[in-house]
Order: sequence, then C-alpha cells, then structure tokens
Amino acid sequence: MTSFDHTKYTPFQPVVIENRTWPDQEITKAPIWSSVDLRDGNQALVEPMTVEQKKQFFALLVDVGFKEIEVGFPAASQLDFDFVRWLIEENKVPDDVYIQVLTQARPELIARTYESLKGAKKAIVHVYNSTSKTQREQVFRLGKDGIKEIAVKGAECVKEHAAKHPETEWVFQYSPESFTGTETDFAVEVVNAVADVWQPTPDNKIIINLPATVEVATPNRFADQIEYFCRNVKQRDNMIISLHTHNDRGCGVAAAELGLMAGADRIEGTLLGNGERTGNMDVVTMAMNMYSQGVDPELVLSDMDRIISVVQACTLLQVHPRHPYAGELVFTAFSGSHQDAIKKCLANQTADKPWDVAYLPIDPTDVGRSYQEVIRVNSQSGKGGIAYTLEQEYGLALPRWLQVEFSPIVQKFAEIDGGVVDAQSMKKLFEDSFMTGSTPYQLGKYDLTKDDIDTVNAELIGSENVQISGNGNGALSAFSTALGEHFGMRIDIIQYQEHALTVGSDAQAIAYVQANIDGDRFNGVAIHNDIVSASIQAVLATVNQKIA
Ligand SMILES: CC(=O)SCCNC(=O)CCNC(=O)[C@H](O)C(C)(C)COP(=O)(O)OP(=O)(O)OC[C@H]1O[C@@H](n2cnc3c(N)ncnc32)[C@H](O)[C@@H]1OP(=O)(O)O
Ligand SMILES: CC(C)C(=O)C(=O)O
Repeated sequence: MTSFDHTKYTPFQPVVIENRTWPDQEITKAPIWSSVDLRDGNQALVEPMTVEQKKQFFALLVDVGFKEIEVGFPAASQLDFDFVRWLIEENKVPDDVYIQVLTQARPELIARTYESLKGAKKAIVHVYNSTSKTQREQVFRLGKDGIKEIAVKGAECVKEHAAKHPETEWVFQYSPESFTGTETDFAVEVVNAVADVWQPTPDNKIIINLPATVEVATPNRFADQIEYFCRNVKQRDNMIISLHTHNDRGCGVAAAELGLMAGADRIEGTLLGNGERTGNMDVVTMAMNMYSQGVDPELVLSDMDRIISVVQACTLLQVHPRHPYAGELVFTAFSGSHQDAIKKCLANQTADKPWDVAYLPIDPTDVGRSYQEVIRVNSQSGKGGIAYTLEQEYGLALPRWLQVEFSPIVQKFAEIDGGVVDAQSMKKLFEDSFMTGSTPYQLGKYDLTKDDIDTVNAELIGSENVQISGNGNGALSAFSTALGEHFGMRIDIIQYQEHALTVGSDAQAIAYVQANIDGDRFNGVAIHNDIVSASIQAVLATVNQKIA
C-alpha cells in the first residue's frame, strides 16, 4: 500500500525515568482550574468571538467557579484588548478571580499586554515561547541557548513592567510551548532560567505551565515527562505546575489526569473541549470524572444545559450527542438489557445510598437531566424499557407476564416505524392491543351476588345487546362462566393483577387479565373507579379479542 506509509513517521522518544511513582497515585482533590476558553478556544474558531460573546462566556466561567480565567491575547487583537479594558474599567472581575492574558516573549507585545492590564486588581501574565526541537530548528533557526535567551529576555521584560504597576497583584506564568516535543531536560533548563529571573518564593509562586501543545504520545508517557520535570526542576516548591493538554490522539483528559497524578497542581482547559485542532482538554469531562469518583471538583456544573447553550452560542460549534456527561444521548439507553438493568437499579436506589446504577456512572439529575430521558425505546429495546416508560409516564405497572406479551408488539412497531417509539405512541399501542373492552361488546349494567358461590348477571352492549349470567368462585370466575356459556367457549383466567393508578387519575384502578380461551391466550386490561368493574371489563376485553 503506497498511499498509507507508516514508515514516514517516527515514534515518540520517551523520557527515561526510574521508579516512577505516578501509577500508584489517586486524584483525591480538585486542581486549580484555569479556563482558556476565551483565548485558546477562541483562537481556534472559524469566527472568533465578538466582545458580546466574550462577555456572555466570561459570566458563565465566573458562575461555574473558575478563579483563573485566560481572557485573551490582548497584544494580538484590538478586540481582545478592548475586552480586557472593559473587564477592568467596568469592574466586571470578581475580587477572587484572576484574569490571565497570553503574550509571546517579545518586548513590544509584552508592553502592549501590560497596557491592556492597567488598573487590574489581580492578573496572571502568561508568557511563552516554543522550545521543541522542531521549532528550534525550523521556525526559530536557533540553538538551545538562543531559545533559552528568548525565554529569559521575556521573563525579564515581564518582571520590569510589573514593577511599574505595584497596585496590581501580579502572578507570572511561563510556558515552554510544545513541551511534549521538547527534550524534558531542556525544558527543565529553560524553566530554571526563567525562575532565576522571577525569583519566586513559597508565598509568591510562579506558574509553570507544561503544554502538550500537540499530543504526541500515550498519556503514560506524558505523565512520565511531568514526574521527571517535577523531580528535576530546581525551585519546585516555589512553583505551581500547570498542565495544558490537547486532544490530538483523543486522550487530552487522560493525559491531564495522569499528569495530575504525576505531580501537577493546576489544569488549563476549556468547557466541552473546544480548542486548536481536536480541541483543548475538556474541563467538564475531567471535573465530572472526579465527581463520579466522590471527589469534589470545586466547579459548579449542575446547570449543564446553560453551559451547553452558552458554549454553542459563543463558539458556533455543536456539542456532540455522545459528549461525556453533556451530550443529549449520554444518559439514554436504547438496548433492552441495559434498560432492564437500569430500571431494576433505579428501583433500588434511594437517597441515603451511594449511587449504584448499572450503565449510569452518575445520577443524570445532578446535571439537570431527568430520568424520563434515561430510557428510550426503539427496535433494540426490550420489555424492561417499555415497562419503565409506561410506568414513568402513565403509572401503569405492567405485570411481568404482560411485559413479555407487549414487548414484541412494540418491537414490531419500532421496526416498521424505524425510530424511537415515544410514550404516547406506546400507550396507544397498549390500548389498541389490550384495552379492547368496548368492541364488539361493552359492559352494561351488571349485578353481583355474593354467597357460597358468586353469581353475576350482566348486560353486554353491542350491535345487539345480550344478557348473560353465570356462577363461580368470585366475580371474575362468575363473569368468565357467564361469557363462556353465552359465546360457547371455555375461558380459563391464568393471570390476574390489579393496582391503583397514581398518575393522571383520581382514585382509579387498573386490572390486567390473561385468559386462555379455547386453547389461545388473550390479554385484557381495563381501568375503572371500581376494581371489580375494572376486572370484569378486562375479562371482556380478552373475549372481544377472540370474537372480533
Ligand atoms: C500554542 C498556542 O496556542 S500559542 C498562542 C498562539 N496564538 C496566537 O498566535 C494568536 C494571536 N497571534 C497573533 O495574532 C500574532 O501571532 C501576533 C499578533 C501575536 C504576532 O504577529 P506577527 O508578529 O505578525 O507574526 P507572528 O506571530 O507570525 O510572529 C512571528 C515572529 O515571532 C517570533 N515568535 C513566535 N512566537 C514567539 C514567542 N513565543 N516568543 C518570541 N518570539 C516568537 C517568530 O520566531 C517570528 O519571528 P521572525 O519574524 O523573526 O521570523
Ligand atoms: C500557549 C500555550 C500554553 C498553548 O496554548 C499551547 O501550548 O497549546
């Protein structure tokens, strides 16, 4: 095969690390979160956000609980500059929130960046330059020393400007951009040089952000790089180690999680993962992963519909229906065995017990979804899902034997219809199939005498009204005998169940009957204020099916 030549690519060269410890670590607390939606997310959009969209997105990020928000690249665009000015001048930044801005390590851009930040209460100045071998050789055409010098000069410039504005609480952040493509030793060397300029202390830490600008290896290799970096960098205790992963191999969240286990303190990402190419690390997924393990993510993600709506409105990108925790279909089971298990587990789940429901890693109501959406019936579904829907929507608690009878009827309908069978259609199918107590005959007046044996006299209303009477052990038996004698059939009641209706009814009862009539099985269902009337109407429904 000539067009698909894997020898064209070289494998990632992992860092050599002995006795790695990260595989034994657990994530037990939330990292410091930083949103880069308004910068990395924004720079990846076909149509970058307008100031109005940025305002709307910023409000969401504050409500979600981010305390560090990268609001733009003010030296790169007037719009970003104006947005930063608006935030500061209109006092839109809560006192406990740091706005963060990105700049290349170039003096004129750093100067313009500080101009945008005049009057800020707290700000993180994030400076970067690429350190990878590819970029050193092909983009900058510089050796390692030249690249280190860009970083050092940038760090000096950042420090000098900050000193001129002591009224602002400054935090410095440096990224050796393309960290994953950089020899880890060299990244350590550059960061050591930057830290020497910034002189951090335990009370005045700097942020060192290690980006998987492009995800180039499996997440374990990234974690090795992070652990190696944390072990070897000089002033580890004076640094907040931050991660900024991308999703090129589809593992942006996994890499951030393993990187956190490897020693990082802080995570940059975007809500629902918009960002360059395949996107930034998705904060929603990572935070909800923690939540589902009993760890407080320290972000408020319960109004998932608002998050989705703002992200879609500002990025003009759709959220995939299968997006973890957020997609429209992620809490929905179509397949029969899943529905059956979910229905049984939900019936056992109580508020005082830890969540333990098959196929649902979290309780959908935690993110504003309802149980109604959990089970949707199509041709792949079984009796469990059908029964769940009828019970949830209409309070019909179908006995198991009737579930078995009804399921193939729904399945056949779904196969012909080709899609989801909604609750209304399901109810109509149910009524057409079993609630046949009015055609060809309907129950008229009847009386029941209870003695050693019960006697029933009843009128059946049809094209011709008929009088029937019979005896038996109980109303059902007496009515079956009366029907059998009149129509010349043998009727045996083989299943019977009743219950009060709680949904959409005022003290009504429902009766489910299965009868064997001359060797064939029929199922009848009827609803009435009075349980005896419901029961005998259900028997009549079976006979109507036989004679119709
Ligand atoms: C991985 C990331 O997401 S990094 C962030 C990327 N985001 C963006 O680039 C969005 C905003 N950027 C821009 O609008 C523009 O790049 C600007 C306005 C910042 C700069 O524009 P320009 O100066 O016209 O062009 P450009 O970005 O191509 O800069 C190229 C020059 O900067 C140098 N450079 C690039 N990055 C850096 C850096 N981080 N530090 C120092 N120099 C750098 C390049 O070597 C090149 O130098 P040369 O002109 O001597 O060859
Ligand atoms: C500037 C850096 C952190 C970045 O956006 C990246 O490497 O993806």
